[in-house]
Amino acid sequence: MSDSYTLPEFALEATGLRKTYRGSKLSEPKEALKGVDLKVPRGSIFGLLGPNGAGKSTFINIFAGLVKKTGGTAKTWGIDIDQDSRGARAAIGVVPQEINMDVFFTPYEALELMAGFYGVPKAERKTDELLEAVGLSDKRNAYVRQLSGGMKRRLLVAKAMVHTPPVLVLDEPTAGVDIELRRQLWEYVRELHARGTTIVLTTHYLEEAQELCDQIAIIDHGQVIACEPKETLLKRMDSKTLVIEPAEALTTVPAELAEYDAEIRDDGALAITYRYGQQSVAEMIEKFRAAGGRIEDLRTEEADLEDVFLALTYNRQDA
Ligand SMILES: Nc1ncnc2c1ncn2[C@@H]1O[C@H](COP(=O)(O)OP(=O)(O)OP(=O)(O)O)[C@@H](O)[C@H]1O
Repeated sequence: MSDSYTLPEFALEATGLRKTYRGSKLSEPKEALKGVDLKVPRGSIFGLLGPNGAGKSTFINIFAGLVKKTGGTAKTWGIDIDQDSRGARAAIGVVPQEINMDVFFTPYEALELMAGFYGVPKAERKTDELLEAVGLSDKRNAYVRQLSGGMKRRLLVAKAMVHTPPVLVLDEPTAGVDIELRRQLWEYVRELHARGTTIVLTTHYLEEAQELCDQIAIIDHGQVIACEPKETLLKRMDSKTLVIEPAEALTTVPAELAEYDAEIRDDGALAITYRYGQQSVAEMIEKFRAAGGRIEDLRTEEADLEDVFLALTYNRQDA
């Protein structure tokens, strides 16, 4: 790397990315990505969320060089995959969804083979360091077929890191992995991130995205329907709404309640959206009463990530 080398602003950058899988006698062509614009900031832990079949793996696999895009541009670490496919591939490591490994190798051999595949010179290989990092040093010379599912998955992470890529993509890393292993894997992902690796993970576990990611994009039917910092998304999630149905319908929010995020609904009810645990409902009611309001009925409405997710992906079957 020369001194003039400047780090790219985005680890991954897709512009108008399209993929249509060709149909066959038995199936129609499938438009899996419908012009996706998505930027993954360098240094983030980026969650790509979406229901089954949304297009997450297709997106990832285009960057991994496993799926040929139909249109648009894709850059990895600032390198256009069309202009320099080798360079772009060298900047990314992908941990696939499926565990399909050659079971007749040992973890050590599997990593050495992978490093060879990427053309990493022997002197620069970090095979033992990687085995240590994923907690497989004691299985260094065991056959892969003797490893548990969780160990195999950790070996996959190590395999994706043999060429020390600045971007690591994990496709559904913890599907079918028990809680304990999931924690271990998360810890390792955090460690890699702390050492400077940009992490992209696809998941349909909302909890996983919530726990790990600082940026979240939601993809559905081949389109990005939300892309924001987690905090912004969470704001939508832990907000609750207090709905006061007044004895007499309101037309404006009483001045006493001006400090709140309040609105009058069509039916004349007052809806106050607030952050759960940070603002007191009792106080809101008190202020409403102080403003001369009389309460007919009261209820709260709440949203969680599941709701936000459903609200965003609902009714998009034909999208
Ligand atoms: N090789 C292929 N040929 C034809 N259609 C495909 C192919 N691969 C994926 N698809 C279709 O493209 C759409 C997007 O699939 P993709 O695997 O990218 O979704 P996903 O979001 O990763 O889903 P999952 O979470 O289930 O893996 C789906 O409708 C899928 O059936």
